[in-house]
Amino acid sequence: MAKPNDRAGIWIVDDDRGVRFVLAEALRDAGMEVREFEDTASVRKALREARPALLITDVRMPGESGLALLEELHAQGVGPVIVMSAYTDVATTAAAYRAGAVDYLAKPFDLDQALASVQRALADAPQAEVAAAATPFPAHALLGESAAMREVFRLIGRVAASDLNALITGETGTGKELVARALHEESARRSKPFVALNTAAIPSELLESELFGHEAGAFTGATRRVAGRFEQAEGGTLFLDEIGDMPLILQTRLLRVLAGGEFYRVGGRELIRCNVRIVAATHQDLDARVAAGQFRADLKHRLDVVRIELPALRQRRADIPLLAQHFLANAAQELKLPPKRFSKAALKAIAQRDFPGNVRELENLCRRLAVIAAGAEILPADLGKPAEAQGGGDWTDALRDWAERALERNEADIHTRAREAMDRVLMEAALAATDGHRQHAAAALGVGRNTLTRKLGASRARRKS
Ligand SMILES: Nc1ncnc2c1ncn2[C@@H]1O[C@H](COP(=O)(O)OP(=O)(O)OP(=O)(O)O)[C@@H](O)[C@H]1O
Repeated sequence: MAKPNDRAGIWIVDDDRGVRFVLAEALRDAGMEVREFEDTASVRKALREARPALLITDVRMPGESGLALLEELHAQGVGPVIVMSAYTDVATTAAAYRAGAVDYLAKPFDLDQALASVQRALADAPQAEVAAAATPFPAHALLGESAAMREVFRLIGRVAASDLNALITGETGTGKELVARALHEESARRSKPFVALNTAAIPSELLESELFGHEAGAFTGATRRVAGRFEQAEGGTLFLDEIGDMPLILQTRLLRVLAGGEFYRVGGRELIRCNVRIVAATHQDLDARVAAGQFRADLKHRLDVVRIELPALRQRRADIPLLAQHFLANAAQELKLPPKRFSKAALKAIAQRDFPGNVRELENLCRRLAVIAAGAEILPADLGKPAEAQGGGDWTDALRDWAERALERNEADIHTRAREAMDRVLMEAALAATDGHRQHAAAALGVGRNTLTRKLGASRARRKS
């Protein structure tokens, strides 16, 4: 068993005697020398005479917080430090990493894993895996305990304060919007608005006025002046989702605003200065779109100053149990249903699934289970087949999600818009697959050529009107 190379050994700081004792015993059993402290004041005293090979500290303790101590030790080059806390929210975790922690142990932790983390920290190796903690979290907390997500938390902590534009990439449903929110919440702009806009969800001819607002009379139906998202986000953060789908003409307009920091409302003459941090997101390969001439390279450079890549959920399975339990508990609470829990086997089975729709798909599954599972304990049999095995189930999940959101917001023409979107997606996919050959595309879809032409025409006309 590896021994710390420093005679002063490992220092544990926690006001909870039980935690100190259990952890210290486990480390001593592993042949390590351990000293225990119940507050940071006694650590400071001891620091006058010795230095730890590794310090493990709690965050919230009576008196000074563990993070304050951590920052100071980090500044003095004392380390490494592992932080342990029952608070695994992004704010605390990001703060810990920002202050220089090498790892973060979510309480209650598994002793073997704590030990592994200690050994890794001593060997100066990458992140350790941490046990699942089924603590309650706020509904919109960004959760994760996989090494990949902790890296994301650390990045958020590091770049939030920088005020640089950021680009978040990742498959659909991986949590890009939540990361954008966390960046905002962790930044100096947190008291100002966070405004989100999904550029793909808005017809291109409306996007300009959506972004920059318009004056009364700017176009038919514009009866009064309306502020755009840039104005709404003044001083804060503007989240532009699906930036890869932004039409080229608007990319040019956006680039000008980002370069000059000012814009005109549609139909307006007054130059408006803006101070907005842009966080953009895309599920597409933006470099490929630049190469294909569909995305402006100069705009990409402006947005892609800091990049946060969110791995697909199947690439960070360690997060699945924590997320599943969180979503199940939240759904029960929200829908006022009796609480349910996963059996060990069910949790294991879920963690093995692929989730093409990522966290959103897992969330939907948990909501369904909260409603339909018969007993208080969810068993593997309750899970049903994975969406991908049902053939096409994953896009109906996405559709359901979209419909739920549209209904929640009381949006108009939901059915028409969904049908149009479906027609458009099918037609575009078929045309792309047949190099734009309408007859072949129609045949591939199993519709007549006239139907295809009519739908294409109708869809274009509606998008223009
Ligand atoms: N790490 C996470 N912790 C808790 N909830 C999460 C996490 N990641 C995603 N979610 C939840 O999953 C759902 C999808 O997340 P979000 O909308 O942020 O994804 P997205 O990547 O922006 O998706 P899209 O590309 O489709 O816009 C949301 O309900 C969000 O609250």
